[in-house]
Amino acid sequence: MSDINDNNDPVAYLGPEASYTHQAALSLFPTRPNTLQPLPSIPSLFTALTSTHTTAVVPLENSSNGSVLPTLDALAVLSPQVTIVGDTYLPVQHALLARPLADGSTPAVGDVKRVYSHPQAWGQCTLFLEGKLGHATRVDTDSTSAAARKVAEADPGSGVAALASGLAGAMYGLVPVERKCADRGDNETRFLVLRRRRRTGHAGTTTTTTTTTTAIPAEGGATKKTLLHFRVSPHVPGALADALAVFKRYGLSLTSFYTRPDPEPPTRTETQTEAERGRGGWRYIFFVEFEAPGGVDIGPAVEELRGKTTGLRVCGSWKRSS
Ligand SMILES: O=C(O)C(=O)Cc1ccccc1
Repeated sequence: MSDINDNNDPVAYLGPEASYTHQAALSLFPTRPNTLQPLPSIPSLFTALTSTHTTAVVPLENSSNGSVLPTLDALAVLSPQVTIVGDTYLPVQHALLARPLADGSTPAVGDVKRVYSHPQAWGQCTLFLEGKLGHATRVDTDSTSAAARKVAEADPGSGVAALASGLAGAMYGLVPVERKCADRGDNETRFLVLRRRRRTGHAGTTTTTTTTTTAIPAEGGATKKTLLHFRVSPHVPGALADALAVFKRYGLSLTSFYTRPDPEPPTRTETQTEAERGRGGWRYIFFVEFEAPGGVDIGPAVEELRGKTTGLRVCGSWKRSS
């Protein structure tokens, strides 16, 4: 991981301590746990990347519950300022955690009235939540460890619990009411390492290094992953299909495709009536991830793709970790 670990700047992660993101950050930066700094939410990590921090670790997607939407939505807007330099996968097994009762015993599942967790965890524990916690109110928190910390602040016997890791339970003095709450035993989450893009230019004219053409070094060896996003005109039949055909033509393996509502308003050149706006006339932004063998220059494929879109940005290109 020398390409992501090339300086000693603090690394921000979604905290507080003992979040899954913290565990991912520890596996990515094992030699310098003291430089890891918790921040309270995914948006705050992106804000930090544009101001106080050069490096951050964020969750991107989960094997059973899909994309972490705040991460994609931030990348849609901030890709000119931040770039992906690495990724990692972490097995995720949620436990239901509560404070021990006054006599030291563990509360029963049936006594839990309110459960805290990150929204991603709800979607990873559907069977457990429906089967055993249907009676409980769910309350969203900014991370799973924030949920554990909240429960630690509540009175014992107050009927509150958190869905979080066993590690978070140990850190915040909680006991497992139930140990394995995820729908799947092979549940895992993927995290990105993000870095602020270097600035170029002179005083007063400083810009981030985003170019209209793509200069991605074609290093030999390890397979490279690339994540980019683009927009196409909704009025041109086949525009999206033509864009995706570029990958096939260049022999590049598409590994994922995500669609999000476009955060930017339509450009003036786009013909869009008021009626369209109110009836599903919004726009989409398409995220595509693909792999290329080491040594292959993806620049020509990206430039051809750019020509078939109304705007494209490369979010990052990095060596595959596994
Ligand atoms: O890092 C955490 O603890 C989070 O809350 C994000 C998350 C939520 C569920 C699974 C993996 C990461």
